[in-house]
Amino acid sequence: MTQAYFITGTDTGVGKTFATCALLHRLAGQGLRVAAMKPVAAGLDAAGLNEDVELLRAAANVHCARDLMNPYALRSPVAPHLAAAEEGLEIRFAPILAAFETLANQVDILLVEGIGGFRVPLGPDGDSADLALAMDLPLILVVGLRLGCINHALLTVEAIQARGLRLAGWVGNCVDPVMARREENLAALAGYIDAPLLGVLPWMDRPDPAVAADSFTWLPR
Ligand SMILES: Nc1ncnc2c1ncn2[C@@H]1O[C@H](COP(=O)(O)OP(=O)(O)OP(=O)(O)O)[C@@H](O)[C@H]1O
Ligand SMILES: C[C@H](N)[C@H](N)CCCCCC(=O)O
Ligand SMILES: [Mg+2]
Repeated sequence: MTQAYFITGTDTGVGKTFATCALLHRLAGQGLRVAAMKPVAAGLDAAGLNEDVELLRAAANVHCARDLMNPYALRSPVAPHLAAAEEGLEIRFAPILAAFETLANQVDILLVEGIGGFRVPLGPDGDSADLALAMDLPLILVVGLRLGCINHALLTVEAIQARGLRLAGWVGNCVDPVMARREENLAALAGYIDAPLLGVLPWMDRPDPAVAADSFTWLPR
């Protein structure tokens, strides 16, 4: 039976991809068949590739077709509903759910990386929170550890609970190498968030998710 998690974050650029790749490596190290989805990606390079998708593919140990991993590959690195409109597209949940079902049959663990923060508009079927609900997945919240993250984390946790979704755990990711009072901030977050802290990923001058994998002290259930 495949276990799947929806990876959300306190914002864009907080380390959802980095943490997802690190978790893939950690779970693969447990002998599991693992892969990830990026249902909606915004921003393609000259070759038409999205950086997140390529990093997630590299961290997986099961090879999955790009169109299943990433049903919506949008050109512009902007809010996805705007990027889709530029291309005359509407982001719909049905293709994403179908791709998810196909991929889930190929792996033991499937991690689904959201886009930006928890409540990002997508299209007529709803926003990224509605997508997590439609996929009926527990969430893992990546908290980018920088001044202001407590508010963003607690607002996100509140929104997750308001949807009746389960927060399976959270990850503290050191995105600010000079953050003041980091340990006290982590303690405050741990006191407020009623879910396991899966690990604190260090700031890495050269981010290597295979190395960061060792920072997980608790694995999601
Ligand atoms: N712990 C870390 N140490 C050093 N650099 C990091 C760390 N975590 C993330 N980064 C870098 O910060 C940038 C943003 O990280 P990442 O792409 O994982 O964020 P994201 O939340 O997935 O963003 P998006 O919303 O665009 O998907 C990347 O360049 C990444 O390599
Ligand atoms: C393009 C960027 N890297 C992200 N993938 C998309 C972030 C969307 C954020 C939308 C918003 O909350 O304003
Ligand atoms: Mg990402």
